[in-house]
Amino acid sequence: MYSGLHLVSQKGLTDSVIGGTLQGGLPVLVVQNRFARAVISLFGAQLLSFIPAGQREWLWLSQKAHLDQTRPIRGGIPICWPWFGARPGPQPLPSHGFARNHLWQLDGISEQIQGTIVSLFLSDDQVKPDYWPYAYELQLDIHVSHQLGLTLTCHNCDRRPWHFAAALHSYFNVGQVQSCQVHGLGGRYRDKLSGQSVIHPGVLQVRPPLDRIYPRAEPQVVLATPNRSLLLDQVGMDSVVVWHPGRHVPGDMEVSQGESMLCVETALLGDQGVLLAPGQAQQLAVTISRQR
Ligand SMILES: O=P(O)(O)OC[C@H]1O[C@H](O)[C@H](O)[C@@H](O)[C@@H]1O
Repeated sequence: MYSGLHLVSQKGLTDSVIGGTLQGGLPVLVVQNRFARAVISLFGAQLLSFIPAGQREWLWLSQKAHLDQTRPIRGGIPICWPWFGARPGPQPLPSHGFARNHLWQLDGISEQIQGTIVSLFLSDDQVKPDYWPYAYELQLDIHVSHQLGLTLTCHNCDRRPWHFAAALHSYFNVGQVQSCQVHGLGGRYRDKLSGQSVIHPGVLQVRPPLDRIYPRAEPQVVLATPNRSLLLDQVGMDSVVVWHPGRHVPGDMEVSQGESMLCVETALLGDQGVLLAPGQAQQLAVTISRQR
């Protein structure tokens, strides 16, 4: 586990969940059950670490990640909502929306035979930016078991319909990015680097830099590295995004550490977002399991 994730204060919440803070004050939940150990930041409802019993870390977290609640955390599984990427408009708006930049509330912990479910909650009662004048509720359920499950539920609590996009922006710890393959992406992608639509059937052999949206990806995608294969079993998505910045990394990433990272993101993007009617809810989910 990344060394920055040690608790400086802690309190037991249930048999398998401890609440505490990291150095710098980031509030986290540590789940330790017989299946796995997970660290969840309340800032962004962001899973930072997932280590199944007897295995190595599945997720990648930047050693330069900002863990002081001033900026999004580079690594783990950020929640992108209510838009993905940049949002054009008269004022600069946060990349990937505002859900990953705010403190969520703990809604509940459920201890089950098959693991622990931690539920986190964000709504317009807590966070209502002037650029998002709608009533909403978000719930993220994180299931810590021999596999990892994340379900994001978006509710429209407003009287007006609104459009949104969402992504579970997973950063995987892959050993060596050049040796990764991704299966199940479908034969076409939109290349965000060139702006072109490209037809490329077959398995993706990762060669950074790349920033691609695969709108015909299958619900089941496999990320294969020499040491393991992870199956991403997705529900409610319409795209998979694959991203690695190559050597031109953002300021909160090291080039050398970045060589062991690949983002494979479960996304619901629609054409210009997805319309959600008043009173309606929509879910986006991924279950990640090890195949070999
Ligand atoms: O730097 P961030 O705002 O976290 O975005 C990191 C990356 O996220 C996604 O993968 C997008 O497709 C990329 O275009 C973007 O660069």
